[in-house]
Amino acid sequence: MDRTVLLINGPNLNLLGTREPHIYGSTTLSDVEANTKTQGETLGITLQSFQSNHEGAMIDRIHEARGNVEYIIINPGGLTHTSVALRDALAGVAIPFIEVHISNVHAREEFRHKSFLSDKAVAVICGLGVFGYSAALQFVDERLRASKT
Ligand SMILES: O=C(O)[C@]1(O)C[C@H](CCCOc2ccccc2)[C@@H](O)[C@H](O)C1
Repeated sequence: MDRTVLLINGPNLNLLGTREPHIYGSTTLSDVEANTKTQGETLGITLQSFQSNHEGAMIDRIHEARGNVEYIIINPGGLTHTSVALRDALAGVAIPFIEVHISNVHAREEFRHKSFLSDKAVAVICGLGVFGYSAALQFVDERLRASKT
């Protein structure tokens, strides 16, 4: 478990870099995962990545993280705005998490302004593009180091 972080990306984020680049940029999900893994290695953090288009699979992966992951960085995709079950899974395993959105959801359609997760998150990052993932990992590193002093 020591310094292990789980990166979760939700539905449709497998399309990252191939569709709607004007909203989500041109970096692919596999590049995001590779770049974040490399950043983790420089920080002494083991990064596990998971992407699913299925709410239940995301919930199962969150359950599996219990006892072997210290932090979760999650972009829930559209489930952000709909999923009580995802909220309950994150709260249930009691692993601190950061919610990341590539776009500035608050500058988009009204229905994207509501998150079922944000009030349970340690932090929410949105609008930084895929840099949000890097910023989240940097933050997690500092939190993990602080918790060990
Ligand atoms: O801005 C974000 O990261 C979102 O979580 C992305 C979700 C959409 C995930 C789909 O991502 C795509 C990426 C490229 C092409 C098509 C979809 C959207 O439903 C949220 O409101 C905000």
